[in-house]
Amino acid sequence: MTDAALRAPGAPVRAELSLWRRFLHRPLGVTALAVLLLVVLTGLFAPLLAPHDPNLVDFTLTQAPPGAEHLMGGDSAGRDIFSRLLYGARTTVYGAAIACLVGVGIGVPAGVAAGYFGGAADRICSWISDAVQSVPGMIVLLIVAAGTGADFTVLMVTVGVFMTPGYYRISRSRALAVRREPYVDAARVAGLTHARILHAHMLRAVHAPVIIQSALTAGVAMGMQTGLQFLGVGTASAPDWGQMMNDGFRTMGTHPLILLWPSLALGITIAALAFIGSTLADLVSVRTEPARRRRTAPAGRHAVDAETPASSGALVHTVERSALRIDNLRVTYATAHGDKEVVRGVCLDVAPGEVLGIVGESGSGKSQTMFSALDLLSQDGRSSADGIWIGGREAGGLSRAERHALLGTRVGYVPQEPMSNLDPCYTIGHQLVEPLRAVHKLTKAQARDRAREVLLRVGITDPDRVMASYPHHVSGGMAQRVLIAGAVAGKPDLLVADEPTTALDVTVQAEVLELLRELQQEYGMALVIVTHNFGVVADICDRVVVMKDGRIIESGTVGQIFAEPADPYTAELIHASQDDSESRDDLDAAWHEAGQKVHT
Ligand SMILES: Nc1ncnc2c1ncn2[C@@H]1O[C@H](COP(=O)(O)OP(=O)(O)OP(=O)(O)O)[C@@H](O)[C@H]1O
Repeated sequence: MTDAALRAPGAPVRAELSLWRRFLHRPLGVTALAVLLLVVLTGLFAPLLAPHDPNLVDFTLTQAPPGAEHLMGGDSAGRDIFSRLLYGARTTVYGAAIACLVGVGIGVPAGVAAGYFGGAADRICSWISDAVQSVPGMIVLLIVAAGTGADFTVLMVTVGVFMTPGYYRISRSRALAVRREPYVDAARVAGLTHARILHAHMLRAVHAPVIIQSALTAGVAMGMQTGLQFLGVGTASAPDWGQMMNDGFRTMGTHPLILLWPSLALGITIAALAFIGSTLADLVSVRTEPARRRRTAPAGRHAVDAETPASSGALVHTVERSALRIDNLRVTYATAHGDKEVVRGVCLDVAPGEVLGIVGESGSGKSQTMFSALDLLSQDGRSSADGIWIGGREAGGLSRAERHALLGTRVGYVPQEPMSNLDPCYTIGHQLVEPLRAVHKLTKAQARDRAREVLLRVGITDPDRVMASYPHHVSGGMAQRVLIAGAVAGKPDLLVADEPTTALDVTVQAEVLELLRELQQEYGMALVIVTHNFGVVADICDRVVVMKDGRIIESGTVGQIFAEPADPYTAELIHASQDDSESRDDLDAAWHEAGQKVHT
């Protein structure tokens, strides 16, 4: 494989640099980070750095001006301000760290779970988050202070609880966006458990926004903590900046320096955190909009039609002889104009070793049909069916875990858009090996060997290099080969390919179709290929079902349908595909012209 093949045009080269390495190229961010580190180190090593005992009272030092021995002078009680400032940094950093840990520990898992699972989990968590936000924090803190004898740690835990909604919101919105990413669908079909998906994809997706949020939260926590200490709430034995400000406030008119030092320390620390946060936010473009799942036709075209009879004519095998069988499937979405039925009584089946094409124009319900079978329907969709059998087992009768295990081991899925089906955060090798280890229980070495073997089989001549690459290093055609390799790595009985060539250029389309045909024959799999183009399936499929407006309007062998299309819509589709540059003849011609071999 050449470099050109490895790198997609316009691949984000800068993405190779880690976030932190890019951060180090920002002078403002680096300066702010250095200041923060200085504050943290000062707090940690205060006992070594402080020239005097911070609580030692020396009346000769009362409100003394700065001097050689006491760099910042003395406070109103005769204590060394510089030493107290150093110890105060320790209290401030400790308090902010507790608040952030509590916020992250509660807000992130809750936000990720709410965004990923949706439904009741989302509603309950959002309700709690809103409730926490609506509680007046300062009053609660004063009550907690009174009840706990102003225990500083408990107070900062309470501050952390009030920071939770910020973490919750940001994690939820990231999880909502990522859960619709095709690579999460692919992970589900591959049989990965929710726990693994949450850990591998969701937490990874939220970590950058959470770091940014922590920088801002730490600043807010420091402000609240200092405010409490200023009001006299806190431990008197440990010096802190709030107490020092309170002391300085009282003598501000005559000795302004006593107020200036702690105010400067607090202001600089909070500003450093704000600059770190804004630099990070600048570097990480946090996408919160939900990812587009598929192309969709304009809403409102379909009326609810629960009475439409099931198109059972498309069934030709018994349940026992089917790799997949769907009986009377209906899918409905709630829209602003009422329920919209987008799949209306679909029946279809495919036998082991058989290739079925599902053909229809965009929006005809092809993908929704297969999403229902693969348990990938989006959360706002409802499906019902008389039965969906995978390898003769009724999937509807299984628990969610059993159904995922069945899908993971028996079904492979090749999605529409290769690039968005690979997680940009992980190497290709990791993404191929993980399901083999988690679902097929191979050891790491066995999984790597199997991944290498299937990559070679799909025509990737340098599997080690590809496995070490990130998705943005490879071209679209290469990414589709990787996904096909991943889909067949577990030796499934059924392979579902949803518009597998749509996003590819014409030569690569021909190669990918040829590859699918070869793999299907070699593994003896059933193959369901979803496409809008009759030409693409003409010499791959044994049988075809034609869909329109959520229904199957015609089905039969490819020969029959091509020779005598019964429905004018089918004839129109065939005609359109013959005019289309992506027709099978053109694809084959392109492939032969390119003189390329699909695999070695
Ligand atoms: N989340 C949703 N909410 C409402 N309607 C939806 C949703 N997802 C899909 N639909 C509708 O379902 C219908 C069928 O969509 P489907 O994705 O199955 O089409 P398709 O035949 O696969 O075409 P394409 O290849 O363009 O995706 C479309 O009319 C679409 O607008």
